[in-house]
Amino acid sequence: MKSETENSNEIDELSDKISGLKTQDAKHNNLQETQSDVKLIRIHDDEPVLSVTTFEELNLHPDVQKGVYEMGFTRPSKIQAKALPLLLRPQNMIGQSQSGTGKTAAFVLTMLSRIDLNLKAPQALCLAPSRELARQIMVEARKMGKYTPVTTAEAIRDSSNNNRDRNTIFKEAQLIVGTPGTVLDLIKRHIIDKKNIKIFVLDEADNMLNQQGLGDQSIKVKNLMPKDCQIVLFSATYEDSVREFAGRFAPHANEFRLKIEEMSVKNIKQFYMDCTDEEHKLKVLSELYSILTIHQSIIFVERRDSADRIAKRMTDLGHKVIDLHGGLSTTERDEVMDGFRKGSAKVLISTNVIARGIDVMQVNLVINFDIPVKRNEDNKIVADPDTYLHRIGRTGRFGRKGIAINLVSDNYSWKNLRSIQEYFERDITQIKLDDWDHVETFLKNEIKALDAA
Ligand SMILES: Nc1ncnc2c1ncn2[C@@H]1O[C@H](COP(=O)(O)OP(=O)(O)OP(=O)(O)O)[C@@H](O)[C@H]1O
Repeated sequence: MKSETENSNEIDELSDKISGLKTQDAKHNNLQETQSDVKLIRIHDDEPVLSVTTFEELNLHPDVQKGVYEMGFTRPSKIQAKALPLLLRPQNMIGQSQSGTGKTAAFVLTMLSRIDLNLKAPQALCLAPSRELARQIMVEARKMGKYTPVTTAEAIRDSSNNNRDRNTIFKEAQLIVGTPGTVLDLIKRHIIDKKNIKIFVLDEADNMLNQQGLGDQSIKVKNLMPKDCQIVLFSATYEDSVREFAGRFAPHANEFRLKIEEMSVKNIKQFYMDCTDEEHKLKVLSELYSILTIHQSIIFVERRDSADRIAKRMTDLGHKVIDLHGGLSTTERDEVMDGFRKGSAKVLISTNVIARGIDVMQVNLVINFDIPVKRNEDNKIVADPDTYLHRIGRTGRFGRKGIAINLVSDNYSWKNLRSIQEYFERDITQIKLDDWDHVETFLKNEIKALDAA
């Protein structure tokens, strides 16, 4: 069993290693999130619906509250203010709010609050769609639980947990964050004992319930949970079909909904550039990075091989970039992500693997090298507005400003971007490429405006 000191050393080490990187924490005090109002559309009882304005009103354990304040959070965000009183009752929830509005803290605080510290057994379980996101949530949980002697474990493939006795770690871990396949495997092999689990969270819930592989595994994990387990689902997007299923997955849940036109974050300015082909897109990228001083940026592509190819071409053109996709080893993935968080590379080229949830405050530019697409029910490839929203949501976090630039190069990509624009009813403005001096002045002014804001 880990002593409190060991636990705390481990937290410090991990925070330094993975997230010490979030030097921006201290700046939280000055931030005003700009999210739309989330609307509570259903509660399952007649109790009055409370919303709080301070963390004190939530009656959190003083140690948990201390952790929250140390993270620089002075007051709850809108979704936290509305969701936490219901989550702490405890009640099931299907929560929706825009990207970067603090959903993680809402469910992490609930998980920490529900744990009986005297019981050294799994009690709070959270699933996330990628190892990068699971690791990030764990960092947030360990920071928030810094003064709470809660034992934690990451259930992801080849986790550093493996260096120690896996069985003991999972036997005693009160709070577990992992990816669905690994968690399912650990439960089936009785390495994670599920019987005391009181709260089960799906982050990026629509993705976790929808995607063939993940949906199947998440449902299997959920079916293994104790009957009275609190079910909490959070995401920025819910397609209608998923929402309907979510209602069955988390019965009698309080539900927060956003209207489609409220889903995209207003402080992310969206543009597009009309290119002729992939080669032209690469030249445009190269030009953009030569003229712009960006903090950090992410370039999203559709396929793993494109990520490698574009990274190589950008490197050949003299730019320092790194790339991340599911084809890398777990060690490589962790190194790339940690390096990006530390700021050792400014440009990350990635597939959708980090489209969701990833929170790197310094990212002020997202480029869609490929417009996101998906297969619809008829197996036809169509535009994917939800993935678009998640991708551009890697910037503009918690009230910060950001720029999203879409590169289109043919009728197909243009049509897909048009349908995304129509779906969200938001302007995506063209930046003409015929005069690069103009592009430079225009974008520099946009970035200056972001920095000043
Ligand atoms: N109450 C708060 N005060 C200040 N900062 C906060 C607060 N809550 C969350 N944050 C910060 O806001 C950022 C965004 O939060 P988070 O990652 O939870 O967003 P999210 O809603 O889960 O976004 P996404 O939909 O992209 O997953 C994080 O850096 C987090 O630390």
